[in-house]
Amino acid sequence: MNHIQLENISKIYNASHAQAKMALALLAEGMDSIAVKEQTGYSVGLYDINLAVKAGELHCIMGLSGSGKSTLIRHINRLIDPTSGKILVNTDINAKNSVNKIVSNSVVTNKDALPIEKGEPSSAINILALNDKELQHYRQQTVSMVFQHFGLVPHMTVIQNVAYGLRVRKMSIKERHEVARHWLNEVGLSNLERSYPDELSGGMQQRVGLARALAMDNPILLMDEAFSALDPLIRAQLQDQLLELQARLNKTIVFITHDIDEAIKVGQRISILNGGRLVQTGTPSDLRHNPTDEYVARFMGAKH
Ligand SMILES: Nc1ncnc2c1ncn2[C@@H]1O[C@H](COP(=O)(O)OP(=O)(O)OP(=O)(O)O)[C@@H](O)[C@H]1O
Repeated sequence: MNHIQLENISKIYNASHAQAKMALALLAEGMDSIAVKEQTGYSVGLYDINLAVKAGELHCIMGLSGSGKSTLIRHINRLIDPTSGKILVNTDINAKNSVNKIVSNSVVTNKDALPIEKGEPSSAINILALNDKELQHYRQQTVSMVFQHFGLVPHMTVIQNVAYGLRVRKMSIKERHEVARHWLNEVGLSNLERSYPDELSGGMQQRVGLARALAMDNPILLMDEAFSALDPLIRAQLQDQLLELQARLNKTIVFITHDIDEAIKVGQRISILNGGRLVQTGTPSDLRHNPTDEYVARFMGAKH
């Protein structure tokens, strides 16, 4: 079952509708994003992306710097709105291991507040049609994000950082801390709840970032180069931990990386971007054995 569907998503930065139309027409003729930028002055973030992320899948988005990875992932929580296209998210899918619901009965489900897209399967919503209140609800109940540079609040302790997002759930402090403690334990940081972020190593800080995202108990986890700032040994440990957690929690994870080894290790499927275009989606084996073009073949080349 598809969880997230991007349909014909294009993003031209800093252009009016008419200006974007001009850039899109050149892209439709096959011009690449560098040439479009030279000719029109507008940056192409994405062009005509069609991508379905399955429920419970760990899906890697991979590509060189500037290929559009961050632009793509930020569309899923609407930190960025597209120039054109549609984004459907199935809000009927819930996380498997809802520990929060065990300690709190105040959690509302997605269905309570989000409009269902007519004509789409089950509970797919068009997230581009959400108003401010619905978008806030969507972000609180459906998608969480883990950032490359952790994004922890420096003057809050580890447990306060992890519990912070739960305040909107109307949980008591005791409940919030109970949930936060559970997730800190899951990421192996149970003895550090009273520490402050700057007392922790980068790897530990990112475990806090992961615990904070997991504590929201949302079915979709967006990870934007989440392990890229870590040294190789710690990075490998966090990759292992993510795979272990994923096997139990069955979340839908969109994981951005520019490192093909990381993509092959953690991704069930990998989507490869080049110059804002999606060139291929497949399992690591698909990409290795049937690369669609030279760009994919070069990424996979060293992996035969
Ligand atoms: N706010 C912005 N304004 C104008 N152009 C932008 C903006 N953000 C991104 N771009 C352009 O869109 C294209 C895709 O950028 P994006 O950051 O999504 O790529 P990326 O693959 O995530 O790169 P990196 O790995 O370096 O983070 C690039 O050409 C970039 O310069």
